[in-house]
Amino acid sequence: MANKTFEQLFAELQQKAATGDPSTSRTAELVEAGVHTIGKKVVEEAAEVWMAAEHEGAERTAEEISQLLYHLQVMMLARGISLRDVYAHL
Ligand SMILES: N=c1c2ncn([C@@H]3O[C@H](COP(=O)(O)OP(=O)(O)OP(=O)(O)O)[C@@H](O)[C@H]3O)c2ncn1[C@@H]1O[C@H](COP(=O)(O)O)[C@@H](O)[C@H]1O
Repeated sequence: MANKTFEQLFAELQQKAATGDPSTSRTAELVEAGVHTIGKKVVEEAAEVWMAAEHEGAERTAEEISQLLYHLQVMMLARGISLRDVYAHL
């Protein structure tokens, strides 16, 4: 299990988006594919969070939430949005 914080993951993904190889990095592949592709993954993962929360256990739900957070960070990178930009609205 990876065990990293939201901020640590974002720092890692920034590197992957900037210098990663799309053939080996999912992040680089998604950023190269663009906002439309990433948006579809965000919606898919959000639906999986909903379904897991209604019909599955807390562990499965947490896993789906982690995948949604990952794809939201990838969307931020594709649009040039920083953590500070998002935190400004919290
Ligand atoms: N945390 C994640 C993470 N969460 C989810 N995913 C991706 O999201 C997918 C989960 O969505 P699905 O279950 O829908 O998978 P899928 O059906 O195979 O996806 P599709 O290709 O069909 O769209 C996983 O298979 C991963 O590809 C992630 N990919 C990477 N990370 C972390 O991001 C970092 C950088 O990863 P790379 O960019 O791949 O080096 C590493 O620390 C990774 O652990």
